[in-house]
Amino acid sequence: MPELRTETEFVKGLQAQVGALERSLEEEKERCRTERQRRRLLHNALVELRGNIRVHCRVRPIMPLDRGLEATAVTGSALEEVVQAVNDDTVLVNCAKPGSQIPNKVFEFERVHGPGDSQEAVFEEVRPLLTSLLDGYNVCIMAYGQTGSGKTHTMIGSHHDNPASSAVGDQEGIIPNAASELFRLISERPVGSHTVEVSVVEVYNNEVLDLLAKDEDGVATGAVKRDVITTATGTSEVPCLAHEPVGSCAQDPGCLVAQRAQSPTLVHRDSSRSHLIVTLTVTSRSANAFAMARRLQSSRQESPRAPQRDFWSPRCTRRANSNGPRGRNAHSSTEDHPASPSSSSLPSSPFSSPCTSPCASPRPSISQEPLRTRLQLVDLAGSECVGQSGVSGATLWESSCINRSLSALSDVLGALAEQRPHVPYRNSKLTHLLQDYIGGDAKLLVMLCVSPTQRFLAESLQSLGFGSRARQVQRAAPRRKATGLKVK
Ligand SMILES: Nc1ncnc2c1ncn2[C@@H]1O[C@H](COP(=O)(O)OP(=O)(O)OP(=O)(O)O)[C@@H](O)[C@H]1O
Repeated sequence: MPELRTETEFVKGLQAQVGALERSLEEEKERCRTERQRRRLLHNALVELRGNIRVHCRVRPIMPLDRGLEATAVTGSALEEVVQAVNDDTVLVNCAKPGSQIPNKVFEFERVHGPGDSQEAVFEEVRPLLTSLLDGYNVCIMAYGQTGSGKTHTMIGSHHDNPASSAVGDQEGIIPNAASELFRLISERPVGSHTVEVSVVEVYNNEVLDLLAKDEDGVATGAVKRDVITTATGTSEVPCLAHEPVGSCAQDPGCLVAQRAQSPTLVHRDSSRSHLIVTLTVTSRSANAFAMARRLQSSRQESPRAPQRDFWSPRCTRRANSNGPRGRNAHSSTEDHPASPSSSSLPSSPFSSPCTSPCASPRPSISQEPLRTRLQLVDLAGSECVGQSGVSGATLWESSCINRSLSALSDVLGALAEQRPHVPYRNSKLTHLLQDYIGGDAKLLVMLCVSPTQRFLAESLQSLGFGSRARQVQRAAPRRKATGLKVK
């Protein structure tokens, strides 16, 4: 009996030890999580400072397309899961083959999503870029990956998983989510006015096609070919591109998919045959701009080097007031003492009337030009191995155009990474069109999409390599657009 008691006590003691170890393991895991988060924040700040391209990677789940069509169905080791998201910033690729000594490969990115991550979780990591857009930065999010790796699912969304529903529902991708989020952010800004327009372009067989083109009567004409030009300031532009109020298309994934060139291949039944570029242009007239104008004026008023800018001084105001009845162009006393810079209401137009005061030196004329920022959302066509996709004729030509434009994109990133004096943007319409976002001062996020199975190992390694090279590109730090105030 006493032996039994001793044993029970011993087991209890062990249980207590196990409990304590489990608690300390949990604490350790939590510490690790916090540390990783802190490291990520620091890393992101560094990325921002250096103007690096951010790269997020999404490994999709194993899908029926990994098996292939019946005639060419693959089985066995080809279906093995060899690409894994091991944690939130690391991808592990198991390259081992029987009889070969190739080591596993590890790739690190700013964020890695595994097969279980929802559309919402993916969008959550992209959301801060939309705030940046309203804060005056141009932003570009570009999905890159081999055919069938999940780019369209990530950028636009899909409803294949629920064929009964025509709505994309919770499978909505970054483009419709970004359009909705933009409106939400705008509605939270109490002052100023913002308009959002959308343009939709596809690069198909190295031609730029405007998918929202209309004739003179405003009737949709279907895709119309456009040029890409380099402006006098060195930026790229598509003249005559159609723009529409945003709700129309960017928020309707079905509309985007329907307009785009698609063909079935042996790898992917709904393969996109073009690069799709949706651009949201936000034009802001913000009250902050006026507040800045006031600050600018008062600083000039205080500056001894700018005596002519003293129009807002009390002396000047008194004289102006002593001039008897005011004419149409005279200033009211509230105009002479504008509200404090923190005032949130937008004055009707304190800066629009010319000064008629005899004491005043020429009144600084301040006009507010709208601030224009752009969000470019790019769903690239997938790179493909022609042997695997079994294409021929026109579809083969499409494939070769896709592969050529993607290799032009790779060359551009290579030239930027090596800081070569010449960057070959004009080698393809795609890179020419995206020039300002890839090499300019926009915040650029590459969303790498990869397939998990052995069958697509070579293509996945190619995509992961592309992502690693993109991370090495160091551009000028993203630049905030000026408020658009003109002070003369
Ligand atoms: N994360 C995911 N979760 C669920 N289904 C996914 C996911 N990623 C992709 N899919 C599904 O896999 C299939 C292929 O994806 P998708 O069409 O997005 O590929 P893609 O990279 O755009 O191909 P392509 O370049 O040929 O157009 C689709 O049926 C899509 O719904």
